[in-house]
Amino acid sequence: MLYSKRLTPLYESLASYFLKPSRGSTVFAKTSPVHLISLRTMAKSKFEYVRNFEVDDTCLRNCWIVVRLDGRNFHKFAEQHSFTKPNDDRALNLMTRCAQAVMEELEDIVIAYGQSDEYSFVFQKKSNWFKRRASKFMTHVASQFASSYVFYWKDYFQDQTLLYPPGFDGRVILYPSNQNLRDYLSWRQADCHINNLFNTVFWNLVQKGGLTTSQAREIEGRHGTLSGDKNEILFSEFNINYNNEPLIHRKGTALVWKKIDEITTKTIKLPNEEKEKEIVVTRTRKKVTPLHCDLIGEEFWEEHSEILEDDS
Ligand SMILES: Nc1nc2c(ncn2[C@@H]2O[C@H](COP(=O)(O)OP(=O)(O)OP(=O)(O)O)[C@@H](O)[C@H]2O)c(=O)[nH]1
Ligand SMILES: [Mg+2]
Ligand SMILES: [Mg+2]
Repeated sequence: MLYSKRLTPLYESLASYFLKPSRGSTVFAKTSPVHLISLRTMAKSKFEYVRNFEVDDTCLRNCWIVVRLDGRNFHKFAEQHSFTKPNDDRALNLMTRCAQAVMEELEDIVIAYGQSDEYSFVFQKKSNWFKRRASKFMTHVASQFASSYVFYWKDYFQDQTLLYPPGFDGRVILYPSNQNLRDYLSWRQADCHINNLFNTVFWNLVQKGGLTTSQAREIEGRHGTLSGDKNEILFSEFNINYNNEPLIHRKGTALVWKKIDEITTKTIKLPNEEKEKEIVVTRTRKKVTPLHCDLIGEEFWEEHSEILEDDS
């Protein structure tokens, strides 16, 4: 009794757990002071060492934190869910809807960029969200994105049921300078361009040219990686000017915060007037907005100078 009065809530709950009669036995039923002391010691010193196995994964200060997600085995996922080739706008727009949810739900994301089955999220250099712990950033982004993918699926794929739960891998990359961050985004956008050009040629050769996939692969291989040659095939064989292909496919999608004016009406009653009156109220708020534009040149960064503003 003397000891139990001094128990903290944690030890009380531990004590009640250990001291509960189990399956009719009353081994610990007698609350002796010795038992309580040893419980307290056990919880404090015997088990607590496991906490030291947790490693410090704090992201270096003053660096941009980028989290990139990528769909797991989406080659198979796209086949099984009959994605159109080479691009399925339902899938691309669903990815963007999920990225929008991530930006709205989580803190400090200044820009996101997506293409194919991947999305990159850039957190402010000075973010102190979850004390900059890499695992928190990565897991929150991945889980929010994956649950959104399932949640919003039916809004984009009305005629196609989701056959199994998709997964996304994640990684965290730190970039110390604005130039590094710009180069990272340029790299992802260049990847989008190269893949899209290749896929556009490939699927035109198959779908319109009537070639088998191995014949199409052979022709693509013959022309190597030169964009000019691929543009030429598209133009001479299929009368397609690659530059007129949809921007979303050629450039991917950047998500940025944009200020918008929201106009609503409000009913008010002025003290000196009898009747209520409707007035128009304009509220400025920030909204996540998709853009399909070039990120490699200067123009985007000049137009959205607030993104890289803080380089101290
Ligand atoms: N048909 C079609 N397929 C797509 C589309 N977007 C992505 N994909 C598929 O998703 C794949 C994504 O490539 P990766 O991320 O490199 O490969 P993965 O199969 O997801 O494999 P891991 O990422 O390594 O797990 C592409 O190769 C396509 O097969 C689309 O709009 N249409
Ligand atoms: Mg993938
Ligand atoms: Mg990918």
